Amino acid sequence: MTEPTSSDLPPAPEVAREVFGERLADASRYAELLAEVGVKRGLIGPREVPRLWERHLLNCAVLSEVVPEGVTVCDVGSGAGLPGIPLALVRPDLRITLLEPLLRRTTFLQEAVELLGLDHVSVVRGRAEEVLGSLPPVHVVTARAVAPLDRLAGWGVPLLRPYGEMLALKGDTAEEELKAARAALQKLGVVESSVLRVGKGLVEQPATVVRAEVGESPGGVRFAAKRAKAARTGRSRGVRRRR
Ligand SMILES: C[S@@+](CC[C@H](N)C(=O)[O-])C[C@H]1O[C@@H](n2cnc3c(N)ncnc32)[C@H](O)[C@@H]1O
Repeated sequence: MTEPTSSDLPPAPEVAREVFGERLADASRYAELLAEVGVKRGLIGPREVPRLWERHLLNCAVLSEVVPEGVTVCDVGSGAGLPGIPLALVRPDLRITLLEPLLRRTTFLQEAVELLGLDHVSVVRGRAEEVLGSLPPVHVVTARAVAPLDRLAGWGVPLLRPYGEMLALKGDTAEEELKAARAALQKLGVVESSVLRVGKGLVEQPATVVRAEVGESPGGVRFAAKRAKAARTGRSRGVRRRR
């Protein structure tokens, strides 16, 4: 059996017009970039090409339904830009940071951001647990396929502002992961958590999202102290802004 190639990228489905509106041409450009450059550089598997629209672009863009108006967002472990770039295409009101430790991925992200003219998006190279104190705290952390929920929360929740929220795209394991992570979430200052289905009745593959909302001390007391210290001394490791 031969591997799919970029020519196996299907045309945008009808629903993409509804989801991406006037940014549909840019969404198609991003899909082509993933199918060609993304596959060539090993950022996305060739088998994903035929399902790029349904499983990746649309499934990520519908996250928009649960992101509040005009907030700051950090997409932790953005990889080739998922969910951050589809979200940015449909939500020019947000300010989005794509956080990713690997250079070849941040290089791709920067190219995509420039190609698509996403002026409200910046790319930062670093690991979530190492940028604390050097990135301004955000209202919303997003993540997909980065780590099990309890570990992801340990990285993502401390990046939040008080009363912010983490939105983790999780698929079928969402309920189970949330149950297993409840105690860890509580320690990190999460005051409310739930599993949401977004994009239902709109896209073929709705997204299953764990939403974890923090109180006034995101990351818990230990992180509040660490962040305050990092802000005072201006010291933190592993951060490189790319724009
Ligand atoms: C499986 S990929 C998923 C990429 C993208 N979110 C997606 O859904 O296609 C996981 C990504 O998380 C990044 N990552 C792993 N550990 C991380 C950390 N501690 N902080 C930030 N990113 C991390 C990896 O470099 C990788 O790009």
